[in-house]
Amino acid sequence: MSEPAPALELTGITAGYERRPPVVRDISLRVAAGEALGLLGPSGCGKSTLARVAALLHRPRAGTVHLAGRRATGFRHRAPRAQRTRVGVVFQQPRQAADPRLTLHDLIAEPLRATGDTTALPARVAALADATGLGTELLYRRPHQVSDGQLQRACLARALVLRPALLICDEMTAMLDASTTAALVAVVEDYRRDTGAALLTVGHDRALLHRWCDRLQEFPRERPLTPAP
Ligand SMILES: Nc1ncnc2c1ncn2[C@@H]1O[C@H](COP(=O)(O)OP(=O)(O)OP(=O)(O)O)[C@@H](O)[C@H]1O
Repeated sequence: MSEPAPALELTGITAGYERRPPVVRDISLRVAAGEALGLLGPSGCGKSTLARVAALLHRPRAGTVHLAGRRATGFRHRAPRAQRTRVGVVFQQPRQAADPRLTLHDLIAEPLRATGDTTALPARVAALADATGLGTELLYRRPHQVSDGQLQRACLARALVLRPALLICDEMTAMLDASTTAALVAVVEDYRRDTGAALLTVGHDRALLHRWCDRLQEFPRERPLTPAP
């Protein structure tokens, strides 16, 4: 039997902002089906930018993204919905990522509601709230009424609500205490065990990524823009 296509394949990705020089240059990586890859790099090297490209949230200037063997870049507008919903993503700063007007319940439920499949919604939200340790009372609060850790739990639940085949965690635990970090890592591990999903996690904490991932890859060092004297 032939091997399944990689969950994620980035080829020659160059990306940046506005008219400034690119912050990510010609980067390629591959996450095999079911694999957990940790991408390590110092602050500011472009990890979050690359994570957003992989999550189809930032259009690269050059290069391609393939998800499960299908090209997900090069469309005139956004990638098709079926491609976008294959990827769940959790960012470092839950307060920047979460809509402040939504209750945690609606934050988790929104991607599922958008599919129109509301029959599964109550059970799915309840199961994810339970898995991420969010009690019923917390579910009806808004972001400003909960802690960063509680909000990040909801962001992880939201990222999993459509059962993505690939989860991308961009420094997901960087602002959390040790017990919340352990709880969220356990949620991701359980999810991967149950579904066979792949994981790309980016960060600078080698020990954490080493514990969490099957394989680590260093973010390629930036070539100096001007030659050293
Ligand atoms: N929205 C944006 N507009 C303009 N420049 C940006 C934007 N986001 C990031 N950058 C710049 O791109 C570069 C790489 O940032 P990025 O957040 O991808 O790095 P990082 O490795 O994830 O850093 P950190 O670990 O500190 O989050 C930085 O110089 C940053 O200032």
